[in-house]
Order: sequence, then C-alpha cells, then structure tokens
Amino acid sequence: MSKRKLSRQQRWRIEKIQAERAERAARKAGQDDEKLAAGEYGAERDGRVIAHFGRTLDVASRAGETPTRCHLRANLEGLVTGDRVIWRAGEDGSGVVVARGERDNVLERPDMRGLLKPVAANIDQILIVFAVEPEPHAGLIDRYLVAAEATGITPVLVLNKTDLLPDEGGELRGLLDRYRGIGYQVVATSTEVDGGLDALYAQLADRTSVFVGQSGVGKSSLIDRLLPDEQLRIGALSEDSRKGRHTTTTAQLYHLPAPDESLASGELIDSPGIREFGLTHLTEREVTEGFIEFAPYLGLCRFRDCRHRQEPGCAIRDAIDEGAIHPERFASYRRIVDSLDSQ
Ligand SMILES: Nc1nc2c(ncn2[C@@H]2O[C@H](COP(=O)(O)OP(=O)(O)OP(=O)(O)O)[C@@H](O)[C@H]2O)c(=O)[nH]1
Ligand SMILES: [Zn+2]
Repeated sequence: MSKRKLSRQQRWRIEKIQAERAERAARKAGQDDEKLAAGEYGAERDGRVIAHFGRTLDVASRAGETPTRCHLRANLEGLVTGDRVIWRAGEDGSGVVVARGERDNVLERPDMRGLLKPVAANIDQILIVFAVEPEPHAGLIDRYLVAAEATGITPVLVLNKTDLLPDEGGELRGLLDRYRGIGYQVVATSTEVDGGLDALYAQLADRTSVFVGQSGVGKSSLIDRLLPDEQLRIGALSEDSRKGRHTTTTAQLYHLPAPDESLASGELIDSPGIREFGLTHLTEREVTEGFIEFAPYLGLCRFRDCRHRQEPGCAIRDAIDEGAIHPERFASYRRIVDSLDSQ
C-alpha cells in the first residue's frame, strides 16, 4: 500500500465501515444471546474445532462427523483448530460456540510481523519426518527436536523412504540407534512398499498428530496415503468453508480412517504453515532443556551460570567424556546456541 496520506473523506469512509462492522458483530452476538436465552439452541455439547475462518468455526462432536458451521459468542476470541469447545446446535443447521475448554498445549507460529500466533491446540505428537533421501543430517533432526520439546508436545521421528535404504542400513542405522538411546520413538515408513505404513498407523491411532519436516522428505506423500479419498479431505470442510478464502491456509483437523479393525483411527492437524514448523524464538535455556539427555546433569556444573564451554567442572562435558552424552549431540547444541547469539 502506498504511503500517501488519506483524505479526510477517505478516513471518514474507513471509520464508517469499521463502525458498521463492529455494530454488525455486536448485533449478531446480541441476537445469539437472545436466542440462547429463548432456548432456540439445543443442549450444550462437547466438540472440537475442525477449522476456523475468521469469525466462524467448523465444530464436530464426534471424530469424522460432518462439522457444523458455528459462530462465536462475543466474548470468545483466539480459538484455533484442535481446541475443545462447548457448543449448541441451532435450528437452521448452524451452531454457536459458548465456551472453550482447557488446552493441553498449543502450537505457535510467527505471523507476518514476527509475533507468535497460536495455530493449533491439543496435539499429542509432532511427527518429525526425515528420509533416506534427502540425506538427513543429525543437526537438522536436533533442531526439530528442540523446537518440538519447547512446545511441550511429544516428538516422534519418522524415517521415510526406507525402500531406498541399503541392505545393511548404512549410517542411518547408527543415527537412529542414537535417538532411540536417548528415549525417542522412531517409526520407519515407505509409501512405495506394501505394508510400508503399518508402523505409522499404529503410532497415529488414538492420537492427534502433526507432520513437520524439510522439503522432499515425503510429508505430502504420506498424508495422501493416510487420507486416500480426496472427497474425505474436502468433505471434512462444510459447504461454506470451501468457498472461504482461508481454505488453503487455515489449519484443518482430519479424521484418519483406520486401515482395518485391529487399529483405532487417529486425528491429523495439517496446514502448509504447520508443515514448516521450525526453530524460532527460542531462548538458550529452552535449547538446553530441549536436549533432554542433558537433564540429569543440569545444575551439577561447578558454576551456576555455566554455559558448558571452557568452564572447569562442567558436568555436561564430563558426561560427554564418560559416554553418557553423544559428542555429536553436544556439537549440535553448541551450533544452535551460537546461532541464537548471532541473531
Ligand atoms: N522411494 C520413495 N520415494 C518417496 C517416498 N515417499 C515419497 N517419495 C517421493 O519423494 C518426493 C517428495 O515427496 P513429497 O511428498 O512431495 O515431499 P514433501 O515432504 O511433502 O515435500 P514438500 O512439499 O516440498 O514439503 C516425491 O517424488 C515422492 O514421490 C518413499 O517412501 N519412497
Ligand atoms: Zn557446564
């Protein structure tokens, strides 16, 4: 937008439009309150936000059911996909959200101005996808793990394209053992072989997951396989939202059908923004705590403000010498902390 000054008349028009908008929103909320009071809405039900579009939301009470387009009571702001809500169905097929439930956790991303904004809530696990190709370097995996740990959501490593693994497993085998040794779950997948997603289905069952990972590792391919029916994906959006201009950017909660009766189904929250989740806005302390195997040694260094560099009596560096902390992980740690310093 050009920086020219607005004329008085233009300013007046903008103010008028804004006032009209605010008035419309207030009137709508007032009508809702009246309808609520008059019992025009059904009983309160638990639900979950499937997608949000500005002032309206899609809400579903049961996994996989067709969502109901709901608006919000005036005092409710900042709901995101995955939020648990209490809502009431109206007679005209729409509904109203009357309260938000407690959040277990929330995934945030910086907006255009660099301010952190919540994009999804109540996620059980962040699936960090990496692949035999493009070859993962441990440093990148560590960055994802640290970012995931900072959200408080459990990270799980997903090694995709196992069909491309050399027979003996190559160097990746050692890398995976390192992460398993620290306590991380590692799931192997391939979209190219029969049964290549079996372990992934088991991991997804009964949980709400998000997929993250660098370009080309196969996130889209995996999600396409998990949601094979295009209709299913589009059908998850109610009629109105398909026309909504936020359709492509808003986070969407999908119900993942179970491949057979032996497995429960899962939920997936996905958006282009979520897939790009990465290391942002972390403090040195968050990075240190993100290396979970350091935990038993933190606070044991001789100096209380030890940064684990040249200081004598450093418990972290002693742990490396004793083989309790992998030197590559420590090298990653240093690289991440140094990158914070230079920001
Ligand atoms: N051999 C093999 N190739 C795969 C597998 N999964 C995905 N690919 C291929 O890897 C390439 C990248 O896959 P995408 O699904 O586009 O990767 P992505 O992570 O979504 O990438 P972005 O959209 O850039 O973030 C495609 O050519 C896929 O066909 C697999 O299990 N084995
Ligand atoms: Zn130290």
